[in-house]
Amino acid sequence: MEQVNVALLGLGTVGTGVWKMLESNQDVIARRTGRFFNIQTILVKDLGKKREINRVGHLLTDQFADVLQKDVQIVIEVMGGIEPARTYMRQAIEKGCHIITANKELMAKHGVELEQLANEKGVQLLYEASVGGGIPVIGTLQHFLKANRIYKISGILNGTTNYILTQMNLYHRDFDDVLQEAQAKGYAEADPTSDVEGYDAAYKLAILSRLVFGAHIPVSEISRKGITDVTAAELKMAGSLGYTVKLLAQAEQYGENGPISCSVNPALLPLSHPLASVNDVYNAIYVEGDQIQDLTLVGQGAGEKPTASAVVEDLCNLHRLPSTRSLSPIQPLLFAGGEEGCTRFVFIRTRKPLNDQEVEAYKLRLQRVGIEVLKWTLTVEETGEALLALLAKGWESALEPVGLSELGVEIQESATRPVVLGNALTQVENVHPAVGATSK
Ligand SMILES: NC(=O)C1=CN([C@@H]2O[C@H](COP(=O)(O)OP(=O)(O)OC[C@H]3O[C@@H](n4cnc5c(N)ncnc54)[C@H](OP(=O)(O)O)[C@@H]3O)[C@@H](O)[C@H]2O)C=CC1
Ligand SMILES: N[C@@H](CC=O)C(=O)O
Repeated sequence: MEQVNVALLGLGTVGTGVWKMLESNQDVIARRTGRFFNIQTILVKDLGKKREINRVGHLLTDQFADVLQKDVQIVIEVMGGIEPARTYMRQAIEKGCHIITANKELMAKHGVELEQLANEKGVQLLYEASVGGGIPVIGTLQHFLKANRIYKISGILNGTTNYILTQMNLYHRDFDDVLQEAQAKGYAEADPTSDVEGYDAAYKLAILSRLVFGAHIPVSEISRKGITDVTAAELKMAGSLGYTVKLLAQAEQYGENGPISCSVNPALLPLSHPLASVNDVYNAIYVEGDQIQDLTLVGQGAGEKPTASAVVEDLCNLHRLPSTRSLSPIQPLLFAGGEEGCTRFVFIRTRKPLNDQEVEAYKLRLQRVGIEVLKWTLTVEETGEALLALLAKGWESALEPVGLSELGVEIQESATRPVVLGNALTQVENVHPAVGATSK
Protein backbone atom coordinates (compact mmCIF):
# COMPACT_ATOMS: atom_id res chain seq x y z
CA MET A 1 0.00 0.00 0.00
CA GLU A 2 1.41 3.37 -1.02
CA GLN A 3 1.14 6.09 1.62
CA VAL A 4 0.44 9.58 0.32
CA ASN A 5 0.97 12.46 2.75
CA VAL A 6 -1.57 15.24 2.68
CA ALA A 7 -1.95 18.66 4.32
CA LEU A 8 -5.40 20.01 5.07
CA LEU A 9 -5.86 23.79 5.12
CA GLY A 10 -9.11 24.36 7.03
CA LEU A 11 -11.13 22.21 9.41
CA GLY A 12 -14.59 23.74 9.10
CA THR A 13 -17.61 22.12 7.43
CA VAL A 14 -15.69 20.76 4.43
CA GLY A 15 -12.37 20.02 6.16
CA THR A 16 -14.17 18.06 8.89
CA GLY A 17 -16.08 16.14 6.21
CA VAL A 18 -12.84 15.30 4.40
CA TRP A 19 -11.23 14.00 7.59
CA LYS A 20 -14.30 11.91 8.44
CA MET A 21 -14.61 10.48 4.93
CA LEU A 22 -10.93 9.49 4.76
CA GLU A 23 -11.51 7.59 7.99
CA SER A 24 -14.90 6.04 7.26
CA ASN A 25 -14.12 5.06 3.64
CA GLN A 26 -10.46 4.23 4.09
CA ASP A 27 -10.99 0.56 3.12
CA VAL A 28 -12.89 1.38 -0.09
CA ILE A 29 -10.33 4.01 -1.06
CA ALA A 30 -7.40 1.68 -0.38
CA ARG A 31 -9.00 -1.15 -2.34
CA ARG A 32 -9.72 1.00 -5.35
CA THR A 33 -6.62 3.21 -5.44
CA GLY A 34 -3.99 1.14 -3.67
CA ARG A 35 -3.27 4.24 -1.58
CA PHE A 36 -3.58 5.34 1.99
CA PHE A 37 -4.05 9.09 2.33
CA ASN A 38 -2.43 10.22 5.52
CA ILE A 39 -3.29 13.71 6.81
CA GLN A 40 -0.04 14.94 8.29
CA THR A 41 -1.01 18.44 9.34
CA ILE A 42 -4.09 20.66 9.53
CA LEU A 43 -4.02 24.44 9.31
CA VAL A 44 -6.68 26.36 11.25
CA LYS A 45 -7.14 29.95 12.30
CA ASP A 46 -8.10 29.48 15.93
CA LEU A 47 -6.18 26.77 17.79
CA GLY A 48 -8.41 27.20 20.83
CA LYS A 49 -11.69 26.45 19.02
CA LYS A 50 -13.72 23.42 20.14
CA ARG A 51 -13.68 20.88 17.29
CA GLU A 52 -16.14 18.16 16.32
CA ILE A 53 -13.19 15.79 15.90
CA ASN A 54 -11.10 16.04 19.04
CA ARG A 55 -8.41 13.47 18.24
CA VAL A 56 -6.71 15.73 15.68
CA GLY A 57 -5.26 18.13 18.26
CA HIS A 58 -1.66 17.00 17.67
CA LEU A 59 -1.99 17.75 13.91
CA LEU A 60 -3.28 21.30 14.24
CA THR A 61 -1.24 24.40 13.53
CA ASP A 62 -2.06 28.02 12.87
CA GLN A 63 1.22 28.63 11.02
CA PHE A 64 1.41 27.91 7.30
CA ALA A 65 5.21 27.77 7.62
CA ASP A 66 4.70 24.54 9.64
CA VAL A 67 2.73 23.05 6.77
CA LEU A 68 5.52 23.82 4.30
CA GLN A 69 8.02 22.06 6.56
CA LYS A 70 6.11 18.77 6.30
CA ASP A 71 6.80 16.13 3.73
CA VAL A 72 3.43 16.30 1.94
CA GLN A 73 2.65 15.63 -1.71
CA ILE A 74 -0.88 17.06 -1.75
CA VAL A 75 -2.37 20.18 -0.19
CA ILE A 76 -6.15 20.39 0.22
CA GLU A 77 -7.32 23.99 0.56
CA VAL A 78 -10.73 24.25 2.24
CA MET A 79 -10.29 27.57 4.06
CA GLY A 80 -12.14 29.87 1.69
CA GLY A 81 -11.56 33.50 0.69
CA ILE A 82 -8.87 35.02 -1.49
CA GLU A 83 -6.05 35.80 0.92
CA PRO A 84 -4.18 34.13 2.47
CA ALA A 85 -5.52 31.09 0.53
CA ARG A 86 -4.03 32.33 -2.77
CA THR A 87 -0.57 32.92 -1.33
CA TYR A 88 -0.57 29.57 0.48
CA MET A 89 -1.62 27.78 -2.68
CA ARG A 90 1.08 29.48 -4.74
CA GLN A 91 3.72 28.58 -2.16
CA ALA A 92 2.56 24.96 -2.05
CA ILE A 93 2.64 24.75 -5.86
CA GLU A 94 6.13 26.30 -5.93
CA LYS A 95 7.20 23.58 -3.51
CA GLY A 96 5.89 20.94 -5.95
CA CYS A 97 2.67 19.94 -4.18
CA HIS A 98 -0.51 18.99 -6.04
CA ILE A 99 -3.48 21.10 -4.99
CA ILE A 100 -7.12 20.26 -4.39
CA THR A 101 -9.47 23.11 -3.58
CA ALA A 102 -13.16 23.79 -2.96
CA ASN A 103 -12.64 27.54 -3.21
CA LYS A 104 -14.89 28.89 -5.98
CA GLU A 105 -14.16 32.54 -5.30
CA LEU A 106 -10.43 31.95 -5.66
CA MET A 107 -10.81 29.73 -8.72
CA ALA A 108 -13.16 32.23 -10.38
CA LYS A 109 -10.93 35.23 -9.74
CA HIS A 110 -7.43 33.72 -9.88
CA GLY A 111 -7.94 30.30 -11.46
CA VAL A 112 -6.10 31.21 -14.67
CA GLU A 113 -3.01 32.39 -12.81
CA LEU A 114 -3.02 29.37 -10.47
CA GLU A 115 -3.50 26.87 -13.31
CA GLN A 116 -0.65 28.46 -15.24
CA LEU A 117 1.64 28.21 -12.23
CA ALA A 118 0.60 24.58 -11.62
CA ASN A 119 1.33 23.76 -15.28
CA GLU A 120 4.75 25.40 -15.07
CA LYS A 121 5.59 23.40 -11.96
CA GLY A 122 4.16 20.14 -13.34
CA VAL A 123 1.61 19.65 -10.58
CA GLN A 124 -2.13 19.18 -10.76
CA LEU A 125 -4.74 21.61 -9.54
CA LEU A 126 -8.15 19.99 -9.07
CA TYR A 127 -11.28 21.85 -7.99
CA GLU A 128 -14.28 19.53 -8.37
CA ALA A 129 -15.82 20.71 -5.08
CA SER A 130 -15.84 24.33 -6.21
CA VAL A 131 -19.01 23.89 -8.32
CA GLY A 132 -22.12 21.89 -7.53
CA GLY A 133 -21.01 20.27 -4.24
CA GLY A 134 -21.05 16.50 -4.81
CA ILE A 135 -21.97 16.69 -8.52
CA PRO A 136 -18.99 15.65 -10.66
CA VAL A 137 -19.56 18.49 -13.12
CA ILE A 138 -15.98 19.74 -13.51
CA GLY A 139 -14.66 16.25 -14.26
CA THR A 140 -17.54 15.64 -16.66
CA LEU A 141 -16.80 18.84 -18.59
CA GLN A 142 -13.01 18.35 -18.52
CA HIS A 143 -12.83 14.67 -19.36
CA PHE A 144 -16.09 13.45 -20.82
CA LEU A 145 -17.33 16.35 -22.95
CA LYS A 146 -14.12 17.29 -24.72
CA ALA A 147 -15.39 16.82 -28.26
CA ASN A 148 -18.69 18.65 -27.95
CA ARG A 149 -19.32 22.22 -28.91
CA ILE A 150 -21.19 23.40 -25.84
CA TYR A 151 -23.18 26.51 -26.50
CA LYS A 152 -25.19 26.93 -23.33
CA ILE A 153 -24.96 25.99 -19.71
CA SER A 154 -27.73 26.72 -17.20
CA GLY A 155 -27.77 25.77 -13.59
CA ILE A 156 -28.98 25.99 -10.08
CA LEU A 157 -25.54 26.49 -8.60
CA ASN A 158 -26.19 27.56 -5.04
CA GLY A 159 -27.59 25.19 -2.43
CA THR A 160 -28.38 27.82 0.20
CA THR A 161 -30.62 29.91 -2.05
CA ASN A 162 -32.29 26.87 -3.55
CA TYR A 163 -33.02 25.66 -0.04
CA ILE A 164 -34.46 29.06 0.93
CA LEU A 165 -36.64 29.40 -2.19
CA THR A 166 -37.93 25.82 -1.87
CA GLN A 167 -38.81 26.17 1.80
CA MET A 168 -40.49 29.55 1.22
CA ASN A 169 -42.43 28.21 -1.74
CA LEU A 170 -43.51 24.75 -0.58
CA TYR A 171 -43.70 25.23 3.18
CA HIS A 172 -44.39 28.98 3.39
CA ARG A 173 -41.45 29.54 5.69
CA ASP A 174 -39.79 32.84 6.46
CA PHE A 175 -36.61 33.84 4.54
CA ASP A 176 -34.51 34.62 7.64
CA ASP A 177 -35.49 31.42 9.47
CA VAL A 178 -34.55 29.26 6.50
CA LEU A 179 -31.26 31.12 6.00
CA GLN A 180 -30.37 30.45 9.64
CA GLU A 181 -31.19 26.79 9.14
CA ALA A 182 -29.03 26.65 6.00
CA GLN A 183 -26.16 28.15 8.00
CA ALA A 184 -26.63 25.58 10.77
CA LYS A 185 -26.59 22.77 8.20
CA GLY A 186 -23.25 24.05 6.85
CA TYR A 187 -24.63 25.03 3.43
CA ALA A 188 -23.99 28.77 3.59
CA GLU A 189 -20.71 30.62 3.10
CA ALA A 190 -18.95 32.18 6.10
CA ASP A 191 -20.60 35.42 4.93
CA PRO A 192 -24.00 34.35 3.52
CA THR A 193 -24.28 37.60 1.55
CA SER A 194 -22.27 35.73 -1.04
CA ASP A 195 -25.08 33.17 -1.32
CA VAL A 196 -28.18 35.34 -1.13
CA GLU A 197 -26.84 38.13 -3.37
CA GLY A 198 -25.80 35.67 -6.09
CA TYR A 199 -22.00 36.14 -5.88
CA ASP A 200 -21.37 32.47 -5.08
CA ALA A 201 -23.40 31.35 -8.12
CA ALA A 202 -21.56 33.94 -10.26
CA TYR A 203 -18.15 32.52 -9.18
CA LYS A 204 -19.33 29.04 -10.14
CA LEU A 205 -20.68 30.29 -13.47
CA ALA A 206 -17.34 31.95 -14.25
CA ILE A 207 -15.56 28.63 -13.57
CA LEU A 208 -17.97 26.67 -15.77
CA SER A 209 -17.74 29.26 -18.56
CA ARG A 210 -13.97 29.03 -18.56
CA LEU A 211 -14.25 25.27 -18.94
CA VAL A 212 -16.87 25.18 -21.67
CA PHE A 213 -16.07 28.30 -23.71
CA GLY A 214 -12.36 28.59 -22.91
CA ALA A 215 -13.11 32.19 -21.98
CA HIS A 216 -12.06 34.20 -18.98
CA ILE A 217 -15.20 35.88 -17.67
CA PRO A 218 -14.44 38.50 -15.01
CA VAL A 219 -16.95 37.98 -12.22
CA SER A 220 -17.69 41.71 -12.25
CA GLU A 221 -18.99 41.36 -15.84
CA ILE A 222 -21.63 38.79 -14.90
CA SER A 223 -25.07 40.35 -14.68
CA ARG A 224 -26.09 39.37 -11.15
CA LYS A 225 -29.11 39.65 -8.90
CA GLY A 226 -29.76 37.75 -5.68
CA ILE A 227 -32.94 36.50 -4.01
CA THR A 228 -33.31 38.99 -1.16
CA ASP A 229 -36.32 40.71 -2.73
CA VAL A 230 -38.19 37.52 -3.71
CA THR A 231 -41.41 37.35 -1.67
CA ALA A 232 -43.73 34.50 -0.72
CA ALA A 233 -46.57 36.23 -2.59
CA GLU A 234 -44.51 36.37 -5.77
CA LEU A 235 -43.66 32.66 -5.49
CA LYS A 236 -47.34 31.83 -5.05
CA MET A 237 -48.37 33.84 -8.11
CA ALA A 238 -45.60 32.32 -10.25
CA GLY A 239 -46.94 28.92 -9.18
CA SER A 240 -50.47 29.89 -10.29
CA LEU A 241 -49.09 30.57 -13.77
CA GLY A 242 -47.40 27.13 -13.88
CA TYR A 243 -43.88 28.34 -13.08
CA THR A 244 -41.40 28.13 -10.26
CA VAL A 245 -38.77 30.69 -9.25
CA LYS A 246 -35.13 29.56 -9.10
CA LEU A 247 -31.84 31.41 -8.80
CA LEU A 248 -30.73 30.56 -12.31
CA ALA A 249 -27.19 30.92 -13.60
CA GLN A 250 -26.89 30.96 -17.38
CA ALA A 251 -24.00 31.30 -19.81
CA GLU A 252 -24.58 31.19 -23.54
CA GLN A 253 -22.33 31.65 -26.53
CA TYR A 254 -23.87 33.05 -29.69
CA GLY A 255 -22.05 31.28 -32.53
CA GLU A 256 -18.62 29.71 -32.52
CA ASN A 257 -16.17 32.17 -30.92
CA GLY A 258 -19.13 34.55 -30.74
CA PRO A 259 -20.13 36.83 -27.89
CA ILE A 260 -21.07 35.34 -24.55
CA SER A 261 -23.77 36.40 -22.14
CA CYS A 262 -23.60 35.41 -18.48
CA SER A 263 -26.22 36.06 -15.82
CA VAL A 264 -27.38 35.03 -12.38
CA ASN A 265 -30.98 35.99 -11.63
CA PRO A 266 -34.10 34.77 -9.91
CA ALA A 267 -35.95 33.48 -12.97
CA LEU A 268 -39.18 31.67 -13.76
CA LEU A 269 -38.96 28.12 -15.03
CA PRO A 270 -41.95 26.22 -16.38
CA LEU A 271 -42.76 23.27 -14.14
CA SER A 272 -41.89 20.93 -17.03
CA HIS A 273 -38.28 22.23 -17.21
CA PRO A 274 -35.59 19.75 -16.03
CA LEU A 275 -34.38 22.26 -13.42
CA ALA A 276 -37.84 23.14 -12.04
CA SER A 277 -38.11 20.13 -9.73
CA VAL A 278 -34.59 20.51 -8.33
CA ASN A 279 -35.39 21.46 -4.75
CA ASP A 280 -33.82 22.16 -1.37
CA VAL A 281 -30.02 21.85 -1.26
CA TYR A 282 -29.91 20.11 -4.63
CA ASN A 283 -28.06 21.76 -7.50
CA ALA A 284 -28.33 20.94 -11.17
CA ILE A 285 -26.39 21.77 -14.29
CA TYR A 286 -28.10 21.62 -17.68
CA VAL A 287 -25.63 21.47 -20.54
CA GLU A 288 -26.58 22.00 -24.19
CA GLY A 289 -24.11 20.93 -26.85
CA ASP A 290 -24.06 20.12 -30.55
CA GLN A 291 -23.70 16.34 -30.10
CA ILE A 292 -24.80 15.63 -26.55
CA GLN A 293 -27.94 17.71 -27.23
CA ASP A 294 -28.81 18.15 -23.59
CA LEU A 295 -27.59 16.66 -20.36
CA THR A 296 -28.70 17.31 -16.78
CA LEU A 297 -26.49 16.58 -13.78
CA VAL A 298 -28.27 16.71 -10.41
CA GLY A 299 -27.04 16.23 -6.84
CA GLN A 300 -26.58 17.83 -3.44
CA GLY A 301 -24.86 21.15 -3.99
CA ALA A 302 -23.60 21.98 -0.49
CA GLY A 303 -22.98 20.56 2.95
CA GLU A 304 -20.36 18.44 4.65
CA LYS A 305 -20.73 15.04 3.00
CA PRO A 306 -21.38 15.93 -0.66
CA THR A 307 -18.60 18.52 -0.69
CA ALA A 308 -16.14 16.25 1.09
CA SER A 309 -17.05 13.59 -1.45
CA ALA A 310 -15.96 15.87 -4.31
CA VAL A 311 -12.68 16.70 -2.53
CA VAL A 312 -11.87 13.07 -1.75
CA GLU A 313 -12.78 11.95 -5.29
CA ASP A 314 -10.23 14.51 -6.55
CA LEU A 315 -7.73 13.03 -4.14
CA CYS A 316 -8.33 9.54 -5.47
CA ASN A 317 -8.21 10.66 -9.12
CA LEU A 318 -5.19 12.89 -8.82
CA HIS A 319 -2.59 10.43 -9.97
CA ARG A 320 -4.90 8.70 -12.40
CA LEU A 321 -6.26 11.53 -14.50
CA PRO A 322 -4.23 13.04 -17.27
CA SER A 323 -3.69 16.69 -16.53
CA THR A 324 -6.05 18.78 -18.60
CA ARG A 325 -4.44 20.92 -21.24
CA SER A 326 -4.98 24.40 -20.00
CA LEU A 327 -5.09 26.90 -22.82
CA SER A 328 -4.76 30.56 -22.10
CA PRO A 329 -8.38 31.60 -21.97
CA ILE A 330 -9.60 34.09 -24.53
CA GLN A 331 -10.91 37.49 -23.51
CA PRO A 332 -14.46 37.12 -24.76
CA LEU A 333 -16.83 39.68 -26.09
CA LEU A 334 -19.45 39.87 -23.37
CA PHE A 335 -22.95 41.14 -23.82
CA ALA A 336 -25.87 41.52 -21.50
CA GLY A 337 -28.30 39.34 -23.45
CA GLY A 338 -30.97 40.78 -25.74
CA GLU A 339 -34.14 42.13 -24.20
CA GLU A 340 -36.03 42.79 -27.40
CA GLY A 341 -39.21 40.76 -27.66
CA CYS A 342 -38.39 39.13 -24.35
CA THR A 343 -41.04 37.72 -22.07
CA ARG A 344 -41.00 38.84 -18.47
CA PHE A 345 -42.86 37.79 -15.38
CA VAL A 346 -44.33 40.89 -13.79
CA PHE A 347 -45.64 40.72 -10.25
CA ILE A 348 -47.68 43.61 -8.88
CA ARG A 349 -49.27 44.16 -5.47
CA THR A 350 -51.81 46.97 -5.14
CA ARG A 351 -53.62 48.34 -2.09
CA LYS A 352 -56.85 48.58 -4.01
CA PRO A 353 -58.60 45.37 -5.09
CA LEU A 354 -58.74 44.73 -8.84
CA ASN A 355 -61.24 42.70 -10.84
CA ASP A 356 -61.02 40.68 -14.06
CA GLN A 357 -62.49 43.47 -16.21
CA GLU A 358 -59.91 45.95 -14.94
CA VAL A 359 -57.12 43.49 -15.77
CA GLU A 360 -58.54 42.91 -19.28
CA ALA A 361 -58.66 46.69 -19.80
CA TYR A 362 -55.06 46.99 -18.52
CA LYS A 363 -54.05 44.29 -20.97
CA LEU A 364 -55.46 46.33 -23.87
CA ARG A 365 -53.66 49.47 -22.70
CA LEU A 366 -50.40 47.52 -22.51
CA GLN A 367 -50.99 46.25 -26.03
CA ARG A 368 -51.10 49.86 -27.26
CA VAL A 369 -47.56 50.43 -25.91
CA GLY A 370 -46.29 47.23 -27.54
CA ILE A 371 -46.57 44.83 -24.59
CA GLU A 372 -48.49 41.62 -25.15
CA VAL A 373 -49.86 39.83 -22.09
CA LEU A 374 -49.58 36.10 -22.73
CA LYS A 375 -51.02 34.92 -19.47
CA TRP A 376 -52.19 36.48 -16.23
CA THR A 377 -53.51 35.59 -12.83
CA LEU A 378 -55.17 37.70 -10.17
CA THR A 379 -55.79 37.11 -6.48
CA VAL A 380 -57.58 39.46 -4.13
CA GLU A 381 -56.46 38.81 -0.58
CA GLU A 382 -58.63 39.03 2.53
CA THR A 383 -56.95 42.35 3.33
CA GLY A 384 -58.36 43.77 0.09
CA GLU A 385 -54.94 43.90 -1.56
CA ALA A 386 -54.67 42.60 -5.11
CA LEU A 387 -51.86 40.38 -6.34
CA LEU A 388 -51.53 40.44 -10.11
CA ALA A 389 -49.00 38.43 -12.10
CA LEU A 390 -48.44 38.68 -15.84
CA LEU A 391 -46.32 36.96 -18.40
CA ALA A 392 -45.72 39.91 -20.66
CA LYS A 393 -43.93 39.86 -24.01
CA GLY A 394 -42.03 43.01 -24.92
CA TRP A 395 -41.80 44.20 -21.28
CA GLU A 396 -38.37 45.76 -21.72
CA SER A 397 -36.77 47.68 -18.87
CA ALA A 398 -37.18 50.99 -20.72
CA LEU A 399 -40.93 50.36 -20.92
CA GLU A 400 -41.31 49.32 -17.28
CA PRO A 401 -42.41 52.71 -15.86
CA VAL A 402 -45.04 53.02 -18.60
CA GLY A 403 -46.14 49.42 -18.13
CA LEU A 404 -46.66 49.92 -14.41
CA SER A 405 -48.32 53.34 -14.66
CA GLU A 406 -50.85 52.04 -17.23
CA LEU A 407 -52.44 50.00 -14.43
CA GLY A 408 -53.74 53.30 -13.08
CA VAL A 409 -53.70 52.34 -9.40
CA GLU A 410 -51.12 52.83 -6.70
CA ILE A 411 -48.59 49.99 -6.73
CA GLN A 412 -47.31 48.82 -3.37
CA GLU A 413 -44.78 46.28 -4.58
CA SER A 414 -43.59 45.07 -7.96
CA ALA A 415 -40.98 42.72 -9.34
CA THR A 416 -39.91 41.79 -12.84
CA ARG A 417 -38.12 38.53 -13.61
CA PRO A 418 -36.81 36.78 -16.70
CA VAL A 419 -38.78 33.76 -17.86
CA VAL A 420 -37.53 30.55 -19.43
CA LEU A 421 -40.24 29.68 -21.90
CA GLY A 422 -41.62 26.16 -21.98
CA ASN A 423 -43.61 24.26 -24.57
CA ALA A 424 -46.87 24.95 -22.77
CA LEU A 425 -46.44 28.68 -23.16
CA THR A 426 -45.34 28.41 -26.78
CA GLN A 427 -48.67 26.73 -27.44
CA VAL A 428 -50.57 29.44 -25.62
CA GLU A 429 -48.65 32.05 -27.59
CA ASN A 430 -49.34 30.49 -30.94
CA VAL A 431 -52.80 29.09 -30.60
CA HIS A 432 -54.78 31.07 -28.09
CA PRO A 433 -55.06 34.63 -27.03
CA ALA A 434 -54.03 35.30 -23.47
CA VAL A 435 -55.52 32.99 -20.89
CA GLY A 436 -56.74 34.65 -17.72
CA ALA A 437 -56.94 32.74 -14.50
CA THR A 438 -58.30 34.35 -11.43
CA SER A 439 -58.44 33.07 -7.92
CA LYS A 440 -60.31 35.22 -5.48
N1 LIG B 1 -19.82 24.47 3.06
C1 LIG B 1 -20.13 24.00 1.85
O1 LIG B 1 -21.18 23.37 1.63
C2 LIG B 1 -19.19 24.23 0.72
C3 LIG B 1 -18.07 25.01 0.85
N2 LIG B 1 -17.23 25.19 -0.22
C4 LIG B 1 -16.03 25.99 -0.09
O2 LIG B 1 -15.13 25.29 0.78
C5 LIG B 1 -14.35 26.22 1.51
C6 LIG B 1 -14.52 25.96 3.00
O3 LIG B 1 -15.88 26.10 3.33
P1 LIG B 1 -16.41 25.68 4.79
O4 LIG B 1 -15.77 24.44 5.24
O5 LIG B 1 -17.88 25.75 4.70
O6 LIG B 1 -15.88 26.91 5.65
P2 LIG B 1 -15.79 27.03 7.23
O7 LIG B 1 -15.91 28.49 7.54
O8 LIG B 1 -16.69 26.08 7.89
O9 LIG B 1 -14.28 26.56 7.56
C7 LIG B 1 -13.15 27.29 7.20
C8 LIG B 1 -11.94 26.67 7.86
O10 LIG B 1 -10.78 27.32 7.40
C9 LIG B 1 -10.04 27.83 8.51
N3 LIG B 1 -9.49 29.14 8.13
C10 LIG B 1 -10.16 30.18 7.63
N4 LIG B 1 -9.32 31.21 7.42
C11 LIG B 1 -8.10 30.79 7.81
C12 LIG B 1 -6.82 31.40 7.88
N5 LIG B 1 -6.62 32.65 7.50
N6 LIG B 1 -5.79 30.68 8.34
C13 LIG B 1 -5.96 29.41 8.78
N7 LIG B 1 -7.16 28.77 8.74
C14 LIG B 1 -8.21 29.47 8.27
C15 LIG B 1 -11.02 27.95 9.66
O11 LIG B 1 -10.30 27.84 10.88
P3 LIG B 1 -11.04 27.84 12.30
O12 LIG B 1 -11.78 26.51 12.35
O13 LIG B 1 -9.96 27.90 13.30
O14 LIG B 1 -11.96 29.02 12.29
C16 LIG B 1 -11.95 26.77 9.38
O15 LIG B 1 -11.42 25.60 9.95
C17 LIG B 1 -14.81 27.60 1.03
O16 LIG B 1 -14.00 28.02 -0.03
C18 LIG B 1 -16.23 27.34 0.55
O17 LIG B 1 -16.66 28.29 -0.39
C19 LIG B 1 -17.47 24.59 -1.43
C20 LIG B 1 -18.56 23.80 -1.61
C21 LIG B 1 -19.53 23.59 -0.57
N1 LIG C 1 -22.62 28.22 0.02
C1 LIG C 1 -22.57 27.32 -1.08
C2 LIG C 1 -21.79 26.11 -0.68
C3 LIG C 1 -21.40 25.28 -1.83
O1 LIG C 1 -20.78 25.69 -2.78
C4 LIG C 1 -23.97 26.91 -1.50
O2 LIG C 1 -24.89 27.16 -0.74
O3 LIG C 1 -24.12 26.38 -2.60
